Amino acid sequence: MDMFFGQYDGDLAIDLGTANTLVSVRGKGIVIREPSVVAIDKNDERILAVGIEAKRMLGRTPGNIVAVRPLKDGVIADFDVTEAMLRYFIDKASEKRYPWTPRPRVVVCVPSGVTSVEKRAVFEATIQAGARQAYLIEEPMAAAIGADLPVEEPTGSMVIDIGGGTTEVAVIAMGGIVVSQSIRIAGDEFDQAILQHVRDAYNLAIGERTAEDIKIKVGSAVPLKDELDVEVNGRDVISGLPKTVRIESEEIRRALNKPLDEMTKAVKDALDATPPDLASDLMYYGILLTGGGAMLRGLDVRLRDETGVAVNVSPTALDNVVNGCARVLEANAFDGGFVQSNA
Ligand SMILES: Nc1ncnc2c1ncn2[C@@H]1O[C@H](COP(=O)(O)OP(=O)(O)OP(=O)(O)O)[C@@H](O)[C@H]1O
Repeated sequence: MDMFFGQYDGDLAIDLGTANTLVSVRGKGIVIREPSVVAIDKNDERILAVGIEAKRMLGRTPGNIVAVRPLKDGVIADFDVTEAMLRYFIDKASEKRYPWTPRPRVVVCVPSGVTSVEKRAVFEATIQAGARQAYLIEEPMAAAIGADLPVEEPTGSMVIDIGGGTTEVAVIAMGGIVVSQSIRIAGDEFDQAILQHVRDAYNLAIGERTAEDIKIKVGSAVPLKDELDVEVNGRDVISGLPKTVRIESEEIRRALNKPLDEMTKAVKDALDATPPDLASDLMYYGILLTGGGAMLRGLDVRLRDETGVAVNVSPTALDNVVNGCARVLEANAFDGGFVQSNA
């Protein structure tokens, strides 16, 4: 009877991210891990590809095809395209064994700083995309649960989740978020800073994918023992011709300074707002850094030096949010320290 009225194995947990969407199926684990990108034919608004296939088209599509990222800064920027993308991922993850197989219940995350209108948009898009019921959970709470932090304990834990669009800083204790800071500066902002630096310093136009590539290959938040360099291809903005330059990790680090400083400020503000007893827990247990942006070289060291608190990068930085949503689904725990939204 559970299959019709309650939980069943096809229920889904979704980390609907600005950069990547991950889907975990109850009883199976993570089955989808794809970029949040959709390729559309502009002539008839037809969806041509979603996910990995669509990302390959980013920045290199012919005139009538556009590859778009329907989420920006962690929230829905294009409702119809987000819904279509969700539908594609939900269908792909759901095994329709019988015609009467129920539609799945879905737990999906939202950044902690979003408005009720933005929350409603995620809820509606999930329902329209085929969910029977949708529940929203705040991203830092999901990340903390997925990373096995003791969220139910009176001990304070701090998690910093750096995604593509948002950086979320939260102190969690007794099943609730005690302090939170959410800024719309994260991995995408790093890419933009690199893109701008390459244009200003070398008159070289590069795309977002190339900027992200540079960040992953040589990006860093602190001086490196062995500095790195990378060859970059782009288009000379003056001659319009293809050009190649060699770029060093040191100059990329300088380019990343501004977004890194803003991130540090958000962390310091959160520490400042943390009640003293919880702050002393953080001194003891340290801060957990998660999300794809956490993998920037030396970010943990920079944050530790700036705040004086130990910082650890989660070994499962990319999976914590979806795993946290999956745990909530598994425990059937749709109340407590997170948002529930159900029509
Ligand atoms: N090795 C790396 N070094 C630096 N940044 C990285 C690395 N690997 C991935 N990233 C960055 O991580 C970001 C994506 O992280 P993640 O998948 O956690 O984001 P998201 O959940 O889609 O975004 P959001 O939570 O903001 O909606 C991208 O900006 C990507 O460039």
